[in-house]
Amino acid sequence: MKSIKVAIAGPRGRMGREAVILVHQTEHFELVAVIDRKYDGKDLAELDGFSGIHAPIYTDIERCFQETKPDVLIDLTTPESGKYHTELALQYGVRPVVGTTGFTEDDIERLTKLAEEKGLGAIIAPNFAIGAILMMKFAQMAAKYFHDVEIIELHHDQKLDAPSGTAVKTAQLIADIRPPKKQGHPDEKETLQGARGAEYDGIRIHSVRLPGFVAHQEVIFGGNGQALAIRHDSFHRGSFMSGVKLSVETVMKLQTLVYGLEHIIE
Ligand SMILES: NC(=O)C1=CN([C@@H]2O[C@H](COP(=O)(O)OP(=O)(O)OC[C@H]3O[C@@H](n4cnc5c(N)ncnc54)[C@H](OP(=O)(O)O)[C@@H]3O)[C@@H](O)[C@H]2O)C=CC1
Ligand SMILES: O=C(O)C1=N[C@H](C(=O)O)C[C@H](O)C1
Repeated sequence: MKSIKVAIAGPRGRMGREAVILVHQTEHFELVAVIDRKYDGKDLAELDGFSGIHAPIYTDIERCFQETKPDVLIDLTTPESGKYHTELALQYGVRPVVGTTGFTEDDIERLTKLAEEKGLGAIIAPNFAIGAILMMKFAQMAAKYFHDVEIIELHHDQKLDAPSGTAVKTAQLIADIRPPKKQGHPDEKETLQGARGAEYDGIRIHSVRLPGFVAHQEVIFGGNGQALAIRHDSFHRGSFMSGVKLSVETVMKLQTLVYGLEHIIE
């Protein structure tokens, strides 16, 4: 099998480090470059924790694309950088696999159009863990029968975006099949602002940020005399890597942008 040339943005991050090791260890992937905010011109192997993993470091992503011509960009950075990198990747004919969260519906729409114009595959995956995809799918199934639902997502306290991309995606999947519904008492009032959480199409989302946590979510349905809770826990970031690998392989066969791994897992 011809190897897929991969560049990774955010290699020193919690996810980026795992992705570097995954790409390095996968026989049919080749790590051709990394995009970092520092260390321009150095070899990745010179940095702590990357001994023996050689790849040129670029701070300028356009120069990186011009000089190393990757097939795929894996982006694991921040919402602002992630959007900028994804757009540039498509402009340069590089297929983006985006784990970075914090993209709005408008962002997804704009990038979908751009991918279509360029005839390029792209994947934006709010969650790469198979268990999280199943949690979202099961929640969507349950919403057909239980129309009252709230989402609690729990993450480490270094997370920049709230609510999580997974929580937003879960709410979108539920809203796709649930009739519109205003939940709770029609006259309810918050005596402390934010007490009822964020709202997506009538679905309340509560974001917990605590040290010690990685990535967790519970979708709670309430019905007549019963409740159903669907929970997923990522205890470490290895949980996301099989989804990253599948996305890099799959994006090479796509001509459009796919938002959510539920569209590509069988
Ligand atoms: N889809 C999924 O399954 C998952 C998605 N995520 C998402 O992935 C993203 C990264 O998460 P995480 O690894 O925990 O975050 P970290 O903060 O640990 O890592 C982000 C890294 O991106 C770097 N960075 C920021 N801007 C740029 C830029 N312009 N160019 C190059 N590098 C840049 C940062 O560099 P510096 O240190 O210099 O600031 C940092 O090293 C988040 O959006 C998170 O929500 C996380 C887990 C799973
Ligand atoms: O920042 C994280 O850690 C995670 N971010 C993603 C999200 O926002 O849903 C995926 C996972 O929950 C971990």
